[in-house]
Amino acid sequence: MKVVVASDHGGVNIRKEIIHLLEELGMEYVDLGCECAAGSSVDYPDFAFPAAEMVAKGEADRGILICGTGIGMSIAANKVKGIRCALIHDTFSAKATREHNDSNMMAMGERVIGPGLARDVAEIWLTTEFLGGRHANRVGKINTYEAE
Ligand SMILES: O=C(CO)[C@H](O)[C@H](O)[C@H](O)COP(=O)(O)O
Repeated sequence: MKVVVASDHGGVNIRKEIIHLLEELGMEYVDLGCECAAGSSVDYPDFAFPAAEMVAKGEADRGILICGTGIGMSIAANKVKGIRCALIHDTFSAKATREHNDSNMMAMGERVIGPGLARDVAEIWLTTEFLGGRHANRVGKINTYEAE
């Protein structure tokens, strides 16, 4: 699986933690930054859109976005057609959004959770399969609405 990872200045530390996790899991990844100097800031849409475009175009299978809250990143990513980006900070939701929503991106906030929980959340999200069945019907309705 190929995973694209991106953060703004508010998510640099957890992004590095996620990259370590991907290396341990032996997963291919693309790191879109940011490479922010200490004390500088960038705009999260400038990182969310390119990452989401990669997933939407099939250039990456999944994407992980980190900002201060995860909210801005998830709002931006979900504007891109074909993206189902889940804002998650707990392990239950990480499992459920893969099983039920087939989310292809996830977002977290470094100002919300610590690195240990972020790592567990990401690992569960990366390794949990979509259940299909009734959930595929529901995701299909989202896709149909999006295509109209
Ligand atoms: O988009 C966000 C909130 O929805 C992110 O948390 C950003 O990281 C945050 O807005 C950045 O804020 P800052 O005051 O410019 O560091």
